[in-house]
Amino acid sequence: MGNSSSKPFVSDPTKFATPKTASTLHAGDLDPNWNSYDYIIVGGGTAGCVLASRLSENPDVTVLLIEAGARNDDVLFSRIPLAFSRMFRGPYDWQYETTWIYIEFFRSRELTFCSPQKSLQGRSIYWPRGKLLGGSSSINLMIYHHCAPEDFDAWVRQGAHGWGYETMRKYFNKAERYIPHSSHDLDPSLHGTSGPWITSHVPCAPISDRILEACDEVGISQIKDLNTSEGTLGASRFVAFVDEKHERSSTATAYLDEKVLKRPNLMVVVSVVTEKVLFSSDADGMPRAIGVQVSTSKSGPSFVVGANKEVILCAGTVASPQLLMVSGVGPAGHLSKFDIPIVCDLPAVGKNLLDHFTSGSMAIPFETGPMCSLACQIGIFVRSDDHQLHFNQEGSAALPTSDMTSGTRAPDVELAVFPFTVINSGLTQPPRGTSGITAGAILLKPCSKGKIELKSSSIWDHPLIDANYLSHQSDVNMMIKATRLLLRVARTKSLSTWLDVKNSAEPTGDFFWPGDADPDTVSDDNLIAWMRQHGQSAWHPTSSAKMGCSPSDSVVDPQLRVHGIRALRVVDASVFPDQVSGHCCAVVVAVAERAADLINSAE
Ligand SMILES: Cc1cc2nc3c(=O)[nH]c(=O)nc-3n(C[C@H](O)[C@H](O)[C@H](O)COP(=O)(O)OP(=O)(O)OC[C@H]3O[C@@H](n4cnc5c(N)ncnc54)[C@H](O)[C@@H]3O)c2cc1C
Repeated sequence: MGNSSSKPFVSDPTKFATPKTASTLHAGDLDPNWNSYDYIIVGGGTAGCVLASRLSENPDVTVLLIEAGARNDDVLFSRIPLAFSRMFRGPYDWQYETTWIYIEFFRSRELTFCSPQKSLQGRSIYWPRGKLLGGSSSINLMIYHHCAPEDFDAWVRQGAHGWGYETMRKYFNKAERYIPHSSHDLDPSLHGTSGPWITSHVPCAPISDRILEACDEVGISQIKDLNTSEGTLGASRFVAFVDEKHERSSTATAYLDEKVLKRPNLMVVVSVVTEKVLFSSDADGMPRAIGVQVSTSKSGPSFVVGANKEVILCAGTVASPQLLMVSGVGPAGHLSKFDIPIVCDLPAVGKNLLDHFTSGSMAIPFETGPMCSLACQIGIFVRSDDHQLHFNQEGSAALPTSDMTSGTRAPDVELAVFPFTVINSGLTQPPRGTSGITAGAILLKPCSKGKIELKSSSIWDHPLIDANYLSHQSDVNMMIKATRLLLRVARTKSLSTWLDVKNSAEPTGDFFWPGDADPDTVSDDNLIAWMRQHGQSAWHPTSSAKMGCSPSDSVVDPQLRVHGIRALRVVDASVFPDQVSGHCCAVVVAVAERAADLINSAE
């Protein structure tokens, strides 16, 4: 057993770890002098909070949760739903930027170069990620979405045995406490009602009803609930993770409440960065994770802390593969460029990076109209091969696209509509006195795959993130089709009386084009030029430490154990075997719930 006295939110490493000295520098077996815990969870984000809470339900094990960012409870803007963009570019955001990684050969030597994204007019794309307890669930848009049931059955086909929809549904329900709301008569028996994570509907702006009517007009049918075994195709009001007071219900507020934080067997550490995982070697030569090295600053002293049972990485899609690599687990050739001693040569670490790309905010001004108090309220999920929908220019042939969906009832396009003006992730102010809606088409099943590589051997330097957006022609075509459909929604009778839609196919301003372009006359070239200039991340990167059976193309097995290493798991959005077709916070929570069950049942 490790420390048994547990205080909420410790930030001083001397309270839970042991100073790193020359003798602990290359320690092999777990040093009896180290402070130690049964489970060390690295990253107190969406998944990490779930695991810390569930594993510490067993009073016979000790759990240490280490979060690099601050505590969440005194961050006002994290609680207010509409204030999400106030969390961007500040101390609670990792503020990643994408880069384009390419290799050239000079005199037979392989040289790696980086530059901004090639296919996006040389822009870097901003990736916000939560850096506080609750992680991205403390800064995100709070859209609660199971994605398509077929997505999980496709995971099983890719080798993630045991992760099919019927199983995942149990964990979605275990996590959720749905509170019915007068604005929407959803069937509560299809939802979890006794879990810790509170979900509900929110009051909707009147424009949201017009958006639903507009969907009807273009042939997208309304469905009551996006989160059932019936699937997610259609248009509906989103459920949000908000509590009774309409404040954010993050995994930190939900899973680490006062009662949980008082557990003597749980230590929650904030503002401490895990620098690397430490390994020893078992008698058969197989590496075993025995603890982690932590510090509060790049130049400050380092400390070590031991794991009697397991180290569990929950640092997210960017930081988990980075932590693996700086610790010596990853493609040997890449690690050797930074003189990192190889613990396990795992070529798939950092590969298979998938992100939802969005066309960028297309703001369409209201002529008159209210502002409202919550972010994205309506979910619209469609298939690009739906012949009832009008994706193409009048009289033109359909652009060819690849079907990457998990099944015939799974979407590949989302149309996102915000009932207010949000430009450039909310970081750019719209012109004074303007109000409007903001719309964007989202590519849910990209063909383009990216990767994460190291920039240095230090965890304190951001890694290189190459999202490789729009590198595949199918993705370009899909975005053109999706944007045309979105423009048709804006021009329906239901919306055109509210919106100031121009009769132009050409740009009419920096902020409002192409939301006011005519879908039948605007050219493909104009649409794609807009996206290359304004497109951005929809903030759901997944699959860079992917789950599967084969170590050649996945990093963890279906129990989420890192291939070829004992006592090390990864549990977060990075282990998805494939991109899900929607918003993935609820999926991360369900994955973490199931991982906790797997670990607890082995106890
Ligand atoms: C702006 C934004 C809006 C989004 N909107 C939605 C939405 O509305 N609905 C939805 O379903 N999904 C949404 N998402 C996506 C969703 O929030 C994420 O996919 C999900 O929260 C990821 O969970 P995770 O556990 O993998 O990572 P995170 O929640 O990001 O957790 C990782 C944690 O690890 C910590 N960490 C990293 N490195 C270290 C280290 N070295 N040492 C210690 N700690 C470390 C981080 O600080 C963080 O707390 C959004 C994401 C963003 C960023």
